[in-house]
Amino acid sequence: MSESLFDPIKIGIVSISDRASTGVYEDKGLPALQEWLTKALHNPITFEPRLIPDEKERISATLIELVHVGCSLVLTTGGTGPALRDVTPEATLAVADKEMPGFGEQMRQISLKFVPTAILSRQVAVIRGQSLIINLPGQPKSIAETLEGLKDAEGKAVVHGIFAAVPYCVDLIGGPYMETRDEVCKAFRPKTAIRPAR
Ligand SMILES: Nc1ncnc2c1ncn2[C@@H]1O[C@H](COP(=O)(O)OP(=O)(O)OP(=O)(O)O)[C@@H](O)[C@H]1O
Ligand SMILES: Nc1nc2c(c(=O)[nH]1)N[C@H]1C(S)=C(S)[C@@H](COP(=O)(O)O)O[C@H]1N2
Repeated sequence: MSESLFDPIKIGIVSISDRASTGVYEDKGLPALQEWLTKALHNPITFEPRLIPDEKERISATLIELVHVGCSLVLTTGGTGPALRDVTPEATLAVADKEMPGFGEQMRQISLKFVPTAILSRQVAVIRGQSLIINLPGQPKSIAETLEGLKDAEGKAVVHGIFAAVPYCVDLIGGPYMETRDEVCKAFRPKTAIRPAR
């Protein structure tokens, strides 16, 4: 039996949308998350997908459950805006051990390169236990935009995507060693934290 050279990782993906969760439209959030992560990571991934409405208690309970089942990373999409039903940041902060404000700041910087309404996303990131939880906006195309950032015609980063900082963050909370495909997203680690090739 061939064994992967890469650490396995469990990743929670959560699509938060009243309309997608009730079938008014087809959910495109979970497929977009799954597709991008599969493309970006060498690690074998077990996905824990959840499609839920914009309800604060339900969102918090889902995040708690995903951390409990061993997800080292949880990505949510949707519910970060100013609409009355948008409560994803509040539900995420409610389960936080630590807030990681840099992720939200960087995502708004990236998204401003795509849409002027980027400032309407109140997205946050937090640590709970040994898991990093990050909110992404709900527009399915914003998933790749925020994770990957923006590149010029030669493929050079104009603005770094937030995923570049995710593997080292997961190292620091005791999670698996995540290895990215450089052509999708080049992860950054300090030299002392880079594991020699096996
Ligand atoms: N999970 C999703 N799947 C497909 N498209 C989505 C999804 N979430 C958002 N969108 C698209 O992005 C647009 C703007 O996002 P918005 O936050 O209004 O959607 P939403 O959160 O699904 O709405 P609601 O929860 O009120 O039903 C939507 O009109 C839709 O076209
Ligand atoms: N990269 C990116 N970020 C984006 C957008 C987008 O299309 N692309 N849409 C913005 C808009 S219009 C809103 S209202 C907020 C919040 O979206 P949400 O409530 O669906 O999470 O995200 C913003 N951030």
